[in-house]
Amino acid sequence: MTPNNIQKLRPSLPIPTEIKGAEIGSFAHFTVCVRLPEIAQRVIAENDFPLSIEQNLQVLIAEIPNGKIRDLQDVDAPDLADWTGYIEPYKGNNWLEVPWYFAEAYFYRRILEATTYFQVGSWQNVDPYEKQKRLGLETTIDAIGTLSEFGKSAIASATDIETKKNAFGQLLSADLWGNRVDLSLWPILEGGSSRVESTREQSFILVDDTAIIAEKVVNFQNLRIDFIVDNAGFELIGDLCLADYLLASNLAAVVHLHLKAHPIFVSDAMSKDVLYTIEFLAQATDVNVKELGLRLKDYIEQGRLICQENLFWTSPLAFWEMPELLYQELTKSSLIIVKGDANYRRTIGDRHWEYTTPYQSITSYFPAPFVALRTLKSEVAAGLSTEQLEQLPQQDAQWLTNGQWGVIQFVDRHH
Ligand SMILES: O=P(O)(O)OC[C@@]1(O)O[C@H](CO)[C@@H](O)[C@@H]1O
Repeated sequence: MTPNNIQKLRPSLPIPTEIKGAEIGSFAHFTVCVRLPEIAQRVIAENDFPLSIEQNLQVLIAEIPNGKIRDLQDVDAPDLADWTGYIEPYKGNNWLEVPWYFAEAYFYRRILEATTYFQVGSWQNVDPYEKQKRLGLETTIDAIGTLSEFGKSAIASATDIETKKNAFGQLLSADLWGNRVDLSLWPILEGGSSRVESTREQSFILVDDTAIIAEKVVNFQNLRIDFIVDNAGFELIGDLCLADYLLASNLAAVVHLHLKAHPIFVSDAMSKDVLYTIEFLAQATDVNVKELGLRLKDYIEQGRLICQENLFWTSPLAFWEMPELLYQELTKSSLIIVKGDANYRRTIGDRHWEYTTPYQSITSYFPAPFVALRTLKSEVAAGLSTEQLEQLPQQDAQWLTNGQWGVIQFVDRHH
C-alpha cells in the first residue's frame, strides 16, 4: 500500500486508542480470558481430531492469556507473509496487551494452524465449525419459512413506490435481527434450538436510517449492491432474502457477497457456506423456501449473485487499511451492506471513540455509500445521543454486549 493511499484511507478525526483485553472488567477481557478458551474447547469436542491436533489446541488454550504472541508455523498457508507483518509489532506481548480485535483474529487463525487446516493431510480445508454452522441452519427452519414467505409476497407486490419501500425496510430489519444469532456467543447446545425472530420492536434500533436508505434504493435500476457478509446460518438467510428481493425487482442487476477466505469467528460465512445454504433451501419441503433456493441458484448461474472471498476479511486490520485493489473493487458498488458486530468494530478500528462521535465522521474513508446492520455485542459505538447514553444503562445494563439492541446506520459517499 503506498503511503499516500494510507492518508486517503484514514478517518478525518484524531484516532483514539484501540480496545485491549487488558482493560479489567471489560467485555474484551472476558472474551479473551473466558470465551476464546471455551471456543477452542468446543472445537475439540465437536471434531474427532487425532491426539496430535487435540494437543495443539490444548497448547493454544494454555497460552491464553499470559502466553506470548508468536509467528505462525503453518508454512504452506497462503496468508503467512501477511500474518508475519501483522504479528511483528506485537511479538512478545501477551494476549491482553495486544489490540482486542488482533487477539481475536489471531486466535481464530491459530485454531487453523492447530488443526492443520492449510496443510496437506486429512484435515486440510476441514472447517472446524462446520457442525455449528449446519445446526444454525437446521434449527431455524421455521423462521426460514416465515422469512421466505415474506420475501415471496414482497416480490409479488413490488408495484408502487410505498409498497416497495415498506417491503425493503422490513427485509432490512429482518437482516439486522438475524445478526443476533451468533454462534461464537451462543452456541447451539446439543438438541437445543436457537430461538430466532426476524422481527423486533423498532425501539430496540438505536439509530434507524431505514427511511433514508429505502428512499435511495427504491429508485435504483439495475445497479450493483454488495454485502460484506457476517455469519452463516440464519443470518445468511436474511442476507439472501434481501438479495433475492433486490435482484427479483431489478433494483440490483448484480449482488456481490464478500466472504471470509477461511473459517473464523465460529460462524462467519465462506463461499462454500453460501452454496451449501442455497442447496439446503432448494431441497426444502416448504414450497416458499424451495422457490427461494431455486431463484438463488438461477442468480448464481446467471452471474447476478457473485461470491468473492478475500484474505482482507480475515485479517486483523481496520477497514481503512484495506488493500488498494479491494478499495477500487468496492468503489463500483452503489450500496454496501456491512453486516454484524465484528465488521462494525473494523469500520471504526475497534477504538475508544466517544459513543456520540458521528459515525460518518469516522467512516468518511469508505469506498462507497454503505449501511451498517449491527447488533451490539462489544463495547464500541458511534452516532448515539447523550440521552441514549443516559437512558440505556437503566433500561438494560448489558445493552452494549447482549445483541438485543441494533443500529441501521447509513453513511453516504463523501468524495
Ligand atoms: O460479527 P458478529 O458475528 O456479529 O459478532 C462477532 C462478535 O461480536 O463476537 C464476539 C462477541 O464478543 C466479538 O468478538 C465479535 O465482535
